[in-house]
Amino acid sequence: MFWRERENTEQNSGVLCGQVRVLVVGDSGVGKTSLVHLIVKGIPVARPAPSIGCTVSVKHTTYGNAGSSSSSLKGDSERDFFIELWDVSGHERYKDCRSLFYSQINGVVFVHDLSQRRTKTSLQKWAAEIAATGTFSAPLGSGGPGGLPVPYIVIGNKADIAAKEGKRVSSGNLVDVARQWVEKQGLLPSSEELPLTETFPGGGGLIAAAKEARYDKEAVMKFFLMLIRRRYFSDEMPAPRPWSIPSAPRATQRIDDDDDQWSIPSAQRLPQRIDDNFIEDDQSYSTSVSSDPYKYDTLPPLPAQRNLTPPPTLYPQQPVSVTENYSFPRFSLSGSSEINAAMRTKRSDINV
Ligand SMILES: Nc1nc2c(ncn2[C@@H]2O[C@H](COP(=O)(O)OP(=O)(O)OP(=O)(O)O)[C@@H](O)[C@H]2O)c(=O)[nH]1
Repeated sequence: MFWRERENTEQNSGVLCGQVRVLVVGDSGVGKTSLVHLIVKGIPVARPAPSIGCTVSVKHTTYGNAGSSSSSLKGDSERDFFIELWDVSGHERYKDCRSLFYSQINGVVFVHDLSQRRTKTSLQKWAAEIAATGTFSAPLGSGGPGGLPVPYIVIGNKADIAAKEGKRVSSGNLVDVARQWVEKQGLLPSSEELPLTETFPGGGGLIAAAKEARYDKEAVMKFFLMLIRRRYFSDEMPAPRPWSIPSAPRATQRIDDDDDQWSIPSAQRLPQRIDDNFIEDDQSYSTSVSSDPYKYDTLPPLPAQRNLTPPPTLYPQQPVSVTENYSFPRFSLSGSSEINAAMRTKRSDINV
């Protein structure tokens, strides 16, 4: 209760800062750490060490307060926000305990490797695992893939390898990840002039594509700002749209033109927007989810999840409710023992 009151006070007085927590998940080696490094530091990392358990990085940004226009990022009223990026190791070794890190989540970045098809398919399991064992901040009224109740984006990585191997990648997405890879390699100077074509793996085709690309970090930032808006300025948000919305523009980072399953049907599209909508693609996702043993709320607690005390957090969080019957690492926003069911369905529970 203390933190709730404090946060409200801060918001009401229009001061200080806030924080959103974003999980970055996907199979081992897909490039999560590389991506996070690029987002936070703005420079490539040559040889990222495999993550151990989870690595938290923080990106600072600013955002206009509730009294300013919804998209205002500058001016007297801007406030500081910190985006926590929880880069969860995809290594099997940590499978049984990684749900320790699924706490108070505002959003999820799913990462897969375009050259390894199975890494995209397995995102379903990641989504279901997080939905079943995580706790959420500012949850949506209804769940996304696997029951995931917070906004998410999907990022396809290693387009350069996929292109070399002749794998089909949609042109728009290829452009984005091609550019991302160029940046990671340190080939993109601040002027944004692209380097010599021969330095880029795969030849001039990707260079040409990257030259015309939208800046993919822009899409990622839009996602983060949307999470901030949902958590701290929810009154500004348009009412969540039902799942049965028609098709909508894609996010630049979506890599979903392949004919596989990482998508949700039109009847289950995300209700929230990031200006241009972050929406899953046109193909069926739920068919495989419905037969998935990790289906939302059916996943039994793993041995390592029983009777655990909550993990430490970097920032003040809502008080944690741990009862004698505590068996899932889920935390209550309100301090009551009622957990996710209510939390996921009530906008009023948004912890702003
Ligand atoms: N060719 C290519 N290699 C990449 C790309 N992104 C990352 N890599 C390489 O892929 C390897 C794994 O990258 P990481 O960022 O450590 O992958 P991760 O998903 O964090 O892996 P875990 O920590 O095991 O979960 C590294 O050698 C990276 O340099 C990319 O876009 N293209």
